[in-house]
Amino acid sequence: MTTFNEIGISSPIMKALEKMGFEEATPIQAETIPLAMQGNDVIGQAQTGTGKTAAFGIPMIEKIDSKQRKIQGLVVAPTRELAIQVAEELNRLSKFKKVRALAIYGGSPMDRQIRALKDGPQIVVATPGRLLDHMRRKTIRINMVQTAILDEADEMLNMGFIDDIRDILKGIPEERQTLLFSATMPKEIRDIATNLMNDPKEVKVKAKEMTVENIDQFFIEIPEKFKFDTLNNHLDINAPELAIVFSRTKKRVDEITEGLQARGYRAEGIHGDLTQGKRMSVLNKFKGGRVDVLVATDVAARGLDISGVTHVYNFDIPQDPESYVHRIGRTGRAGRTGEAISFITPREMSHLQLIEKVTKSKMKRLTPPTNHDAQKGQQQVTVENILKTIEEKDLKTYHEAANTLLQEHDSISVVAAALKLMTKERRDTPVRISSVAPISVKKAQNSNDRRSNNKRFYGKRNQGGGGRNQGGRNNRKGNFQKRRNRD
Ligand SMILES: Nc1ncnc2c1ncn2[C@@H]1O[C@H](COP(=O)(O)OP(=O)(O)OP(=O)(O)O)[C@@H](O)[C@H]1O
Ligand SMILES: [Mg+2]
Repeated sequence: MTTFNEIGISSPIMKALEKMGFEEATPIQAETIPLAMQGNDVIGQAQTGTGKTAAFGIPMIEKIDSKQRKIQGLVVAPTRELAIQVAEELNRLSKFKKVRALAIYGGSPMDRQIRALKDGPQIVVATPGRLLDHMRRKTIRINMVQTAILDEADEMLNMGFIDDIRDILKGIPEERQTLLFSATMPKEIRDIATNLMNDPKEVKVKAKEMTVENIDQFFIEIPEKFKFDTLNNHLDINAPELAIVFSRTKKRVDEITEGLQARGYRAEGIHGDLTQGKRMSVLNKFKGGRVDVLVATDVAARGLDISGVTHVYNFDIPQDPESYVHRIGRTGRAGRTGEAISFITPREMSHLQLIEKVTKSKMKRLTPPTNHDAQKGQQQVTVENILKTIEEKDLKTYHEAANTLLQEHDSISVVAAALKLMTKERRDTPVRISSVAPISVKKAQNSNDRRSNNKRFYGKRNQGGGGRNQGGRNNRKGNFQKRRNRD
């Protein structure tokens, strides 16, 4: 175990780490930070949720001269939400050094960003498209950048941003230090390392499996038409604190969201066709626990760090194993535990084996829960609420009424009636999810396919469009809140 002290981190950052509750450096931090602080270019690879943001953030902040109100650090990240999250984490790390990080991304007004840039942040975290826009309009000056960071480089490649990345790096002084984080090292990323980085050192935190071991992985073999009810049942039984449900297309995300809302869950959807404002508000509601189930395309698969996500469902199994690793990595972060449950149609069973082979991990088979199991699960939630109330609350004012009831009825009937009143009863609102073709293994093995597929996941870049504005029902609050213990 390595402490941050041993790495020789300055006191303002030590103070911030203490405030953030970071006691020991994670392995990727212990290896990357010293190398980067010595001035090396670094290529980093490590499992999901193991603290890569601070691994690149700390050495970058250390180098910044807080008196200079010029951009000295630049981070490029694939999605808007990730850019915002990384900027927030950097601002926490630099709190006592008076260094400010600003996120700039598409879908948000240009003029507001230009004003914020004029305020003199020392770090900018940007999505590639919007950053290039600012560079072309000369509304951003990156000629003083000393550290450039590419987070989720392979995903930026998948999204078709590779030329943008090259153009961005070419706009930064050559004496810069470059840190690159990528889950995989395809040829195009290797080319960047060879041509646009300076003798990079590779840090690869070795793990037996690509997935984090504190995520329990399950699969349910289930025909397409039973997926929705199975999800419904599973949610009822497990009462997740926060759950993310991944689906393959934007249309299905909308349909699953509406279906869950109709059945009384507090669910919201997120995908690339929603306006940026809607995307942010959905994510904030989910982070704040005002939404319990986030239904998403892969736009939410990479990098997002939301504490309290206990369950990840693959309503549709992803085409490629990499996506699987990142999706399930939204739970089990920073040493916590989590569960991942993947729905596999019978025709997709061979795809499951491919995923298991690539990730070197096994998923345990679950039998699909029945409606009866779900009902029992819901009753169990009520029972736990009752037990907690007995332990924690002063119930004297109810004693007289309880006594009267028990004089007139047998105790089983009285308790059963109370349970019935307190238990969420199933709504049988019919829900239809339009079907998709099962994933074929042959297709998945063709790596070129991933790119075209992602276009579907993310939609057109910077595209606006109609979001939905329905609020979820509130009646599951009690069930979910019981297990909520947010930090
Ligand atoms: N040394 C540490 N001690 C405790 N918590 C930490 C430490 N470093 C990072 N964390 C926390 O762990 C969580 C995950 O960190 P982060 O998002 O940087 O992971 P990541 O490796 O980038 O994951 P992903 O591959 O999903 O992008 C965050 O909430 C972060 O604040
Ligand atoms: Mg990350």
